[in-house]
Amino acid sequence: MSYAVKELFLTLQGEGANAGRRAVFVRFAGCNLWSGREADRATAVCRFCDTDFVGTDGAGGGRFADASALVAAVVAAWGEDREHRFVVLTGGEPMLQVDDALVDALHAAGFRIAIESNGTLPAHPGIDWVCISPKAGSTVVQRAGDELKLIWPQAGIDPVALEDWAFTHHLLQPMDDVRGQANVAAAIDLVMARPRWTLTLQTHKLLGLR
Ligand SMILES: C[S@@+](CC[C@H](N)C(=O)[O-])C[C@H]1O[C@@H](n2cnc3c(N)ncnc32)[C@H](O)[C@@H]1O
Ligand SMILES: Nc1nc2[nH]cc(C(=O)O)c2c(=O)[nH]1
Ligand code: SF4
Ligand SMILES: [Mg+2]
Repeated sequence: MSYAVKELFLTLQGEGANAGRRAVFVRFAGCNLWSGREADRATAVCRFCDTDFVGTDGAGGGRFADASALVAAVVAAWGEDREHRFVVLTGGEPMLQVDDALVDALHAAGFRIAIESNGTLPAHPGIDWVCISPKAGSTVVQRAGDELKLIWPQAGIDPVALEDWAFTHHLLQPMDDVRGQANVAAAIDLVMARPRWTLTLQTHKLLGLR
């Protein structure tokens, strides 16, 4: 299969329990919860997305003919050192494109594989770190993994109902929108009331990283 990738870059994982790790990000094009067009945002299932995932025109992006071509680009971004290789598959919705061939080829190149997914499709079983971020109005089928990352505040989701989903970490990430610090305060209030949850911040934005 070929893969449509919006952008591919080396940075620090900014979010969640792996925040601060050196990682290659592969941002797949396309999502099943929003077209990515601003004209459709108000009627989309997911309306608060902070990301441009339309097309293949970003830095390092393109259409990769097969898994070995995509893994070659990931290796080129990481560098020759084979130690601690770490790749984050995101998007858009990566589970629309991630398949056996890609997972096997990344593992063969020595990468630990993380995914950032909305959970509406089952995560590939070979992925080493599963982060699921549920969206109000969608049906989450992937209810187990390493981290559940709830963007807060989010009307239409009851965090208490998510507390017994089988994740190692239950994380609350303030929504980045015009409400700014009010969303951070709301997340802190929820953590103080429901200590199953841990606050996580988008540290790459605070640091000016990609
Ligand atoms: C752009 S999404 C791509 C992966 C996948 N589609 C998903 O939603 O999990 C990457 C992460 O950014 C989070 N995110 C998107 N927009 C955000 C915003 N405005 N504020 C905070 N987090 C946001 C998502 O919830 C997800 O955890
Ligand atoms: N540095 C950095 N960390 C991230 N963690 C999750 C991201 C994403 O967009 O999926 C992201 C991102 O876009 N940049
Ligand atoms: S599901 Fe993820 S990629 Fe899709 S619109 Fe929402 S935050 Fe963006
Ligand atoms: Mg991002």
